[in-house]
Amino acid sequence: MNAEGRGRLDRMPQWQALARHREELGEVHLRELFAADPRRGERYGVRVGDLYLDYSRNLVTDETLRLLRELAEAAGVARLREAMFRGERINTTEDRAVLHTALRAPRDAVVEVDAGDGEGGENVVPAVHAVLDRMSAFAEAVRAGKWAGHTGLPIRSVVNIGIGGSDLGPAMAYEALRAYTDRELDVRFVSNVDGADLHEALQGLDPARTLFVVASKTFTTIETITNATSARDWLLAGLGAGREAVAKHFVALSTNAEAVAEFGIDTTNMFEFWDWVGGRYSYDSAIGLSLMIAIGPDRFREMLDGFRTVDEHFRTAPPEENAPLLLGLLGVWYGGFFGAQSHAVLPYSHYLSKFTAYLQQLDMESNGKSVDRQGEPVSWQTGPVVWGTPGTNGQHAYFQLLHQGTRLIPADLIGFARPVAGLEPALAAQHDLLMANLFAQGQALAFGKTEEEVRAEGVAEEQVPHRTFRGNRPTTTILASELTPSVLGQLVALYEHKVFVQGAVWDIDSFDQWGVELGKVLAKRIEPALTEGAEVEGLDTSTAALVARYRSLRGRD
Ligand SMILES: O=P(O)(O)OC[C@H]1O[C@](O)(CO)[C@@H](O)[C@@H]1O
Repeated sequence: MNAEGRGRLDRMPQWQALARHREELGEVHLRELFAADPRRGERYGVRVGDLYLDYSRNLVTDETLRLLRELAEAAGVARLREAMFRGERINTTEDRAVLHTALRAPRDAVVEVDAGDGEGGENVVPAVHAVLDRMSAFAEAVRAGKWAGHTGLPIRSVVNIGIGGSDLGPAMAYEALRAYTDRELDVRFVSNVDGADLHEALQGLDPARTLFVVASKTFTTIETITNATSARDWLLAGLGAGREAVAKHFVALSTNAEAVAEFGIDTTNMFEFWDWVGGRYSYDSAIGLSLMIAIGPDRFREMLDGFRTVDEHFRTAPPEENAPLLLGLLGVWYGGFFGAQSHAVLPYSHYLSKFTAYLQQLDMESNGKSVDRQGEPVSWQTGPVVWGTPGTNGQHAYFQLLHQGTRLIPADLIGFARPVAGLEPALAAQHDLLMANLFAQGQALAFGKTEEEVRAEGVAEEQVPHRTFRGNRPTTTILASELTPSVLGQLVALYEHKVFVQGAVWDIDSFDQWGVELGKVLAKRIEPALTEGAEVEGLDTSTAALVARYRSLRGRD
């Protein structure tokens, strides 16, 4: 039994019941499931906020869904969910609360964080809104051209420097909400320690009119600090000014005031957040400042309202209608009982071009774990490989494998009834064709094309196997009216809570990320070997040979 009072997943009777049920289902085809229930398409739908989820094309029956809900109950998903919303320290390996939901709580809400001392916790909501208010005032000043740089010229370009959760969220949302951005302001994102990233981002920028937003929860991340230092050098050289110019051109988004001050950024220009906000759950905190500057505080708050709609749904909707619970359990089903290794997220929206990359961190950094909360190795599959790009581009690249390959790859198809506001009428008219493709793909993946259907088209016999589509490839369709700030918030919260549900069932800590540490430490050890030819103790022969070849190619040896 663990802290939640549950046993190991693979020994739970509910898990074993699902295994038996899977055997009974055998190779059942979606064609049969639809034929057996003429109302399946409507029945297997759930609504949350402005989102409608059609999950009818999944390899499930009423019995499967019932057994999955029983598993969730026995696994203590609801208990852990309450513990999260109540501010308990559910991130046990880092001994932290997990309270990103407090970032979108209304002003009058009370959310107390467990201080870990057994005493009643502090209400974090006033601090959340104080920072939001400061961000709003700052964003308004920049947008109105009232925030002047060192030479007195108004800021017109914003460069966000951050990586991982301090980049992917705001960069994704900036693309998603492009139609809502102030087109007069140039907002760019730099993340990679490859100097080419900053080099390209700085092209055409005037230092006198450029603001750098250094986003780093820890303010120790080597990529971010390296890029921020180079950006500071570029700024001061361009302005021909001393360190005093930094105050007007650099702001920091961080939990680490000391390191911010050490870097030379005035801490009055620091927007804070807290250790109970995980990096990949942080873009609705101060980490969203560049986004807020781009879309304005009102739109940012609409986005937060969207997040909150799904938070409330997740907390209160009954299991049968609980969208994040359902999405999470479908993933548990495919990973646990179909051996599915990956999960495709395919948004039929050009504006969501970075959405799947964002979800990669959210999902894979959260649930890419192989020991349970007790530190015991798991015998069940945990987080899948998440991948995908916007439709229809993917159709002309990897959909062949989705349709006729040997692997089962569950996919989410995301689409919108209306094109984003502001498109020229002729371009908005293309939207029906875009959505026809989404609907067609879901249909083709589920129902395929039988040999008989192929033959009936007069296809030569030897061609028939090549032109047959087995179908039975599961998809969930998420349909919303339009990609607004609120709808984006709803979508992100839906996936946040889906990931939560899966981590809870799999009994893993979804909120730590120890797996990224080793590479960071080794890179720090190897760098002096590359630059100075320093001896690095204990290098394996492969790395040592590569280092030697690198140095020789650089003409250093
Ligand atoms: O915001 P920071 O502290 O610079 O960290 C950036 C990213 O690095 C990680 O810690 C590990 O990649 C992520 O979880 C985080 O989002």
